Amino acid sequence: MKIAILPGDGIGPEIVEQAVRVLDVLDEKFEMETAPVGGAGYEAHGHPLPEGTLKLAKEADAVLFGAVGDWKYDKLDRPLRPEQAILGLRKNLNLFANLRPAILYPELAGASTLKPEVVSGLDILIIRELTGDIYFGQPRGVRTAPDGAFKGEREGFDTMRYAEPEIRRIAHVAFQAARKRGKRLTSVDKANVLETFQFWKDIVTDVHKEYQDVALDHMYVDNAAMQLVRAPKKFDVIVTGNMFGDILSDAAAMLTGSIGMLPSASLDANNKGLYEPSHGSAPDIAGKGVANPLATILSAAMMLRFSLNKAEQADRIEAAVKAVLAQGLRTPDIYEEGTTKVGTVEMGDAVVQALSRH
Ligand SMILES: NC(=O)c1ccc[n+]([C@@H]2O[C@H](COP(=O)([O-])OP(=O)(O)OC[C@H]3O[C@@H](n4cnc5c(N)ncnc54)[C@H](O)[C@@H]3O)[C@@H](O)[C@H]2O)c1
Ligand SMILES: CC(C)[C@H](C(=O)O)[C@@H](O)C(=O)O
Ligand SMILES: [Mg+2]
Repeated sequence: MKIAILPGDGIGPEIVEQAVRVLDVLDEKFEMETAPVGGAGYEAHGHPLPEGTLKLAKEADAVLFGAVGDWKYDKLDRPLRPEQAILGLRKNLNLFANLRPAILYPELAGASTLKPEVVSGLDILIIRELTGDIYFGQPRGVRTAPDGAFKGEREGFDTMRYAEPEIRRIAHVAFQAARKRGKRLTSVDKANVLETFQFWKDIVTDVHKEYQDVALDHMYVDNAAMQLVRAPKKFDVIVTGNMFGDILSDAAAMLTGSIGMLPSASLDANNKGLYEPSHGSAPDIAGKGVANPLATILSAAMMLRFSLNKAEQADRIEAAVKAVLAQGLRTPDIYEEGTTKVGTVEMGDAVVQALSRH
């Protein structure tokens, strides 16, 4: 089985290195090939998603991705910016279903900025549509306003759109995931204002007819953001569009103690996937050896479960992460008094050692 390793920028290489070490000790015969992506792709080949990198991602059985982006590339033309690499991979590989599980490990109850009783026992799954919405809608750009109150002035514009099959396929993924868990699905929209999301709500309601064993409710995105910090445990599975999912999943990350704890899987219709932490390249801490590698290590576990058919190995990695947290080891983002502060590599070491015991 072949895994494409795309470390990217900032903390990407530091955290991916630890996840690769974890995969290496599993005693499986994975073929791993590394390629540059994001700013690193731009530096090496003049493009954030070099042809060779895309080819490797396409032919591999799964992709392990770090993060892309750095402020120094923010002035480049948009097609050359590092973020286009991850957007291009999602689109080219048809990775329309993004699963972001927000789980609070009991040991981290005190690391969250929310009260322990609000978050303890948290286990929710955010399913974000990943290849449509305002992220990819055309037309977009900056132009002279053709009409309206600001006619003749410069304006920026994007297009929000969702086709019926796009909504149907992500709804099916969400209902099926809910069926395997608590059988409750919340569809998050902005149907009170946006045509696109009234349409979304109508289609999700229609798909629900095939999943009568799952309880469906609808919630506006502003309320969902509030409920996520007020009573997050009331959710089971959330399904939403690309942009709302981006925002809500970062909010949900803090329920788990840190964004450094939130893994993700981006899947196509056949469970081929790209696996990455939900966070970015964290340029503010890059190169300091303090980034939390656990979201990436847990993403590697999701890769084993969803794309490589190695559920037992995934369980082993998750058990090893739990063991390391129980030992009291913490990177600075999840550190609290009474625990032991470690860096990225020591955290990787600890997971590798725990694996040999599990
Ligand atoms: N999928 C991706 O590759 C991805 C995702 C999000 C942001 N980005 C890019 O990353 C760059 C930085 O964006 P940002 O600062 O808004 O978001 P970010 O997620 O990179 O960082 C936000 C904050 O969280 C902290 N953080 C993130 N990951 C951490 C980890 N593993 N351990 C400890 N702390 C961690 C950072 O230090 C920072 O303070 C931008 O160029 C952005 O476009 C890329
Ligand atoms: C880097 C950016 C394009 C990306 C997104 O907006 O999808 C990131 O924020 C994420 O959550 O994966
Ligand atoms: Mg994001």
